[in-house]
Amino acid sequence: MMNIQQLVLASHNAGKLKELQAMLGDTVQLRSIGEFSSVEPEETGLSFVENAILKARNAARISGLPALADDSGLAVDFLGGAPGIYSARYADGKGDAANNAKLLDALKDVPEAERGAQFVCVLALVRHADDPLPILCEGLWHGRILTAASGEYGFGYDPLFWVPETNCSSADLAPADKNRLSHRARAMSLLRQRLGLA
Ligand SMILES: O=P(O)(O)OP(=O)(O)OP(=O)(O)OC[C@H]1O[C@@H](n2cnc3c(O)ncnc32)[C@H](O)[C@@H]1O
Ligand SMILES: [Mg+2]
Repeated sequence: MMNIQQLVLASHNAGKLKELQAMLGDTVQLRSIGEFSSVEPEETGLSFVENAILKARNAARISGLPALADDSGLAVDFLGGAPGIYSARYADGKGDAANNAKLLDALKDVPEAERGAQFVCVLALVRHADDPLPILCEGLWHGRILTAASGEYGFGYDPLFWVPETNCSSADLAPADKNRLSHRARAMSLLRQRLGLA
């Protein structure tokens, strides 16, 4: 099995870095790609998998280290799976608050039963920039879109994502609880197994 002590995380999202490092514990040190470059690659793929691989290869190329990428997003049933891979850019790059406001507006007057959604996370790990066999792990988290924001923790769409198993929003969950239940936690649990860390 692959022996990895240091991995570069191909993400400029501080929320992801915090969550992924907490899930990995002390065995693997995650270094942010921000240490090496502030340029974000264009996410030109049409799927979470393609974008995750693209980001991982780019980070491995820049850092010379094995690289882990997380491509994730929110797929809303009523919107045919949107914003999906475009979740970070849903309100044209205006940030989390604008994304959340746009989503609330898009679901205005939509009844509770039709507000189903899932968070999706694909993790891609490459040993080097041209790795022909990236490790890919996927996690889904089913929930519903609230009609108003709730909670202070997390990032992104967390204040609007109602979690059935805990009966609160994912932003109401303490970080340790989100990190046990989330799409990212599920994908990371598979990755840990693949790396022999589980
Ligand atoms: O590409 P990197 O640099 O990793 O950072 P990013 O924020 O652009 O990440 P993505 O391209 O994968 O877009 C994911 C978006 O989906 C949303 N998202 C993903 N995981 C989330 C989570 O756990 N909680 C809330 N929102 C999440 C959030 O809006 C993210 O910006
Ligand atoms: Mg991105």
